[in-house]
Amino acid sequence: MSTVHEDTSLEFIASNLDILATILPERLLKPQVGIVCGSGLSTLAASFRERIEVPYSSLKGFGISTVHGHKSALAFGLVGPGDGVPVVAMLGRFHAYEGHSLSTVVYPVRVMARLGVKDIIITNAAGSLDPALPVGTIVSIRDHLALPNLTGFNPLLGPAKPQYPRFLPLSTAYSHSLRRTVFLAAHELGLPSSTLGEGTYAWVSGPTYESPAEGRFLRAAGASVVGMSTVPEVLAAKEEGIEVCVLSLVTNFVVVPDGYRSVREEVEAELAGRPLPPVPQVEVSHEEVLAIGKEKGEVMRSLVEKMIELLGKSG
Ligand SMILES: O=P(O)(O)O[C@@H]1C[C@H](O)[C@@H](CO)O1
Ligand code: HPA
Repeated sequence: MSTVHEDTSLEFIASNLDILATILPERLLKPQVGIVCGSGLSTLAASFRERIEVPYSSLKGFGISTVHGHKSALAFGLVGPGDGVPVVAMLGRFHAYEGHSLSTVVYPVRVMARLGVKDIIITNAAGSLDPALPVGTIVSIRDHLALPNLTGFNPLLGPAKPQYPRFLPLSTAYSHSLRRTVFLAAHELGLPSSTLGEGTYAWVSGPTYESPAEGRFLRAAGASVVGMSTVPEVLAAKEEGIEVCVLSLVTNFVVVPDGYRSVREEVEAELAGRPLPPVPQVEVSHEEVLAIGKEKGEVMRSLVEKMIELLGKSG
């Protein structure tokens, strides 16, 4: 587990504001929108104006991201025309499978809340369980299936805190208004409708990718895509009163064959001189995930930027 300071008191979290006040100009200090960059997606912050990067190591209570494709820094800047909308992005996130506690995983979201973030756009790379959501599709998430939450692994476990609701409803976790903004932004950009889908995100702990039986199980349970992050951040953001939008980039298909070919039949057919055609052995890799992130990062960036522009206009 993480060796990071586990003090999540509001005072400790808020002490980062004093540090940031010594680094950032006034206009960057109160971001309206937060962004979490998924695997290979740190370029989402590439075109921030007046961009200032603050390493997690110079702040209090942050972990270090150990996953390839995640940087350990916050990026502050402005997005959109005119004065621009002040924003903050996590260029890398923490995953429980890295050994981080769930408090560490959600800690940056709590810092964003103290900074005054109103809307958060959480991105991730995910595997598709639905043939209608091919590789490269951006999926606007409308719901989640979190087996770890259902089995006692939830970042909100712990003594009640007076500033938070004890029992958080999740029926409205994925802001309807922000989900509309996703599609309005895509329309303004003229993106083909096939670029964008809608679906349910299944959170698994990782770091293993799904076995075929697990993939079939998640698909049968109603999940559209699966990934190893995001849900803890969604819960913390919702608890903090931040409006949540999640965008998953489909980087691979989860290997979900309809059945298994009998190896007995395969061997018997071979021995009888009638060999069966070979079954392709497909495996997903993190390199493949990062490559799709690189290829599609630009579309994701333009979508996120346009959303922020629209959010700026609506105040
Ligand atoms: O941080 P995200 O959820 O984008 O990263 C995904 C899940 C694993 O961390 C990794 C697997 O390739 O990519
Ligand atoms: N499964 C879980 N997490 C992922 C996947 C996947 O197939 N692809 C990217 N992140």
